[in-house]
Amino acid sequence: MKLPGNFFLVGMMGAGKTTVGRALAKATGKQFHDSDHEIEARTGVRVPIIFELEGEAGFRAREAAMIAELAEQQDVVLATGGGAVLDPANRAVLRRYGYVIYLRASVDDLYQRTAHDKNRPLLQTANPRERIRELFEVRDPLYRDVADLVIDTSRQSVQQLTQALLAKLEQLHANRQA
Ligand SMILES: Nc1ncnc2c1ncn2[C@@H]1O[C@H](COP(=O)(O)OP(=O)(O)O)[C@@H](O)[C@H]1O
Ligand SMILES: O=C(O)C1=C[C@@H](OP(=O)(O)O)[C@@H](O)[C@H](O)C1
Ligand SMILES: [Mg+2]
Repeated sequence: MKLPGNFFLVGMMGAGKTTVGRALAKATGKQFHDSDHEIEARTGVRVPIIFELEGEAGFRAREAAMIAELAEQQDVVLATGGGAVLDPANRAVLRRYGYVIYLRASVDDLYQRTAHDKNRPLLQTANPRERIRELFEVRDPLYRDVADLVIDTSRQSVQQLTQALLAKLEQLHANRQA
């Protein structure tokens, strides 16, 4: 079945939004976008440099503009950045233009998946695990609030998650039609 509409992925850093988003786009024949990658392509610099030069507020402004632009397109899968849901305007845009999928993961999994990555400025601290825990506490309710679907990513491969998501999205679509 051809699934119509846009799919937006939200969740913490390391939840798998970029990886699963790309696989889901391939499986559904939709175009894939990642708001971080698009910001990097347009500015010509990596996300940590934007944080350094413009602060988190500068990055958030770019992120909001990018999400507003990409979410309005048709038949896309969009992987957002982990902090996108902090802005109520982003949450409204995501809700309005597509199905929102929350990829959920435990703090331990998130830590393991991001531990060796220098490209996430918010985790370049003395205790990144504690930082993830704090961010999770604030953001988990926001992800839940905006999401049409919540899927637990622990002990599931990217391929398994993609298949599970396809089944859930077909069901969600069928229910909305009924
Ligand atoms: N379900 C999964 N199981 C194991 N590793 C995963 C899973 N999903 C993603 N990863 C790995 O975790 C890391 C972070 O994934 P990424 O897609 O960049 O997350 P996000 O975009 O949500 O921050 C990558 O190395 C990716 O290969
Ligand atoms: O959680 C966050 O605030 C951020 C997550 C990152 O994206 P990923 O969630 O894809 O790692 C990126 O947007 C930036 O480093 C800020
Ligand atoms: Mg990502």
